[in-house]
Amino acid sequence: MKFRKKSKVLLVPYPAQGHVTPMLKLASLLLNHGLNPIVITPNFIQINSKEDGISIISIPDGLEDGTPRDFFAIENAMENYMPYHFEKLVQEYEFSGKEEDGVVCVIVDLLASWAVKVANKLGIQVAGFWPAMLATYRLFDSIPDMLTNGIISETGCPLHNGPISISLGQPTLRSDNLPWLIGNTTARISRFKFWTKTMERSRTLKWLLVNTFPDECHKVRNTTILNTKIDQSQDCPQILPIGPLNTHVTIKNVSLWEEDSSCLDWLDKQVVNSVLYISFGSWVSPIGEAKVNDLAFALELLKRPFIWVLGPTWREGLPKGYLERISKQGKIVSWAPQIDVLQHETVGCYLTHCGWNSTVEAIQSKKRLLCYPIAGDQFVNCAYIVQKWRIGVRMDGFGLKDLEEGLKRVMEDDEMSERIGRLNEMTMGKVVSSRAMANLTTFICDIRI
Ligand SMILES: O=c1ccn([C@@H]2O[C@H](COP(=O)(O)OP(=O)(O)O[C@H]3O[C@H](CO)[C@@H](O)[C@H](O)[C@H]3O)[C@@H](O)[C@H]2O)c(=O)[nH]1
Repeated sequence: MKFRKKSKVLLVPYPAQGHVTPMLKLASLLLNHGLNPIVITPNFIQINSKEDGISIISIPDGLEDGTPRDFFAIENAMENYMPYHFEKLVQEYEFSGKEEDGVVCVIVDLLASWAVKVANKLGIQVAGFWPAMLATYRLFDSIPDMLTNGIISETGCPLHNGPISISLGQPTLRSDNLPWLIGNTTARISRFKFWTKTMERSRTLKWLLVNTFPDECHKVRNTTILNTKIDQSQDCPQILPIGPLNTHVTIKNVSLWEEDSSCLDWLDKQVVNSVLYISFGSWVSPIGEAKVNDLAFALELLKRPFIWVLGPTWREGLPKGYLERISKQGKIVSWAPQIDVLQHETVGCYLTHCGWNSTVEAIQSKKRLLCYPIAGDQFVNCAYIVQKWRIGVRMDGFGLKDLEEGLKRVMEDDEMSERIGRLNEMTMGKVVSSRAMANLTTFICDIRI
């Protein structure tokens, strides 16, 4: 069989921590397979990782200093500024004169689907990358059926109050927890349009690499969503589960922020299983100051040791004298070495926003979860954690009672640690991991032929 000599693979992540981390891990695996990975980011983010063999190139994003980097500003940068610069970069590689400098494939995070258009225009093979659960992808993919069957309106607004079944025999979602329902009405409509466009682009792809374990993906034909028959006979894109990537590869310094490793010394001085770790990933802002304050008071009254990841601006809004009062009981840090924290024996429970990377890291570290999903796919992940895997409970508020009851339910459920152990094996054990890596090898062979 004749292989293409071209060796460059351009990887385009969405510029957020939960997207960049798995993309860098994928880059590292491609490098191990003899490819030459180059990660493309907008100028406004800085990745500190210096892994030998992985290049990180930033391109202009048109975002001016001091302007907010919210979802819509980033979408504007991705749709209107980055394509031109990306196209120029690809052409430089393609016309360098050496075949091995050519681009064999572009791998695009679906949230950055603008790059699919560019790759198609230049006639370069393109694969999608989905950094989250396949269940969430399937939910977005069922938008046309939800429209046809009157489950949502033309603008994505739920037309039913009842629970929505993600697919047959799978957990249910509250209709107001659909992943595009974030912010005010205008923002919700714009996000719904974003997803409609993203899924249209996704359906043109030949492959979709998913950062999930193989058995999450068995295909259910005639899936029922609120009695809706979905036609899943189309096989585009071909879905290849290749994760969870953090169990296949470790790379250093993938954080967009500096980690405060003093938490590890602090944890060494605590009692086994006693500490509550709290982090909402890069998503603190939608919780709002009032909830941050509720949680601060509740933690103090709870008198249990805790580590809380809270950025400096949010810390300023804490009650006066709070940091001094809790200094013996807890530790507040701007950014933690999360995997090391979760793996520490003194951490007994993790209060999380249910981001997919955090969920996977908790399963990897066999920690029980208190769930407070905030937006997007976090509701889907939470539904799996609470309803299907039963390794955590969902909290509806941050009062002392909420925390006490939640902790009681997770810490006193003796069978929970057995379930976590089983889930760990099912998602990351040797057999399933080798299937995931075989999927990656299949993909690499496909693109090189
Ligand atoms: O103090 C901290 C806090 C977090 N992390 C890391 O940051 C990542 C956070 O990822 P994730 O849990 O997925 O959260 P987000 O950054 O919020 O990720 C976004 O992207 C994910 C993948 O698409 C989605 O599942 C989330 O809902 C979405 O918010 C994880 O690897 C954590 O280990 C740290 O290293 N230190």
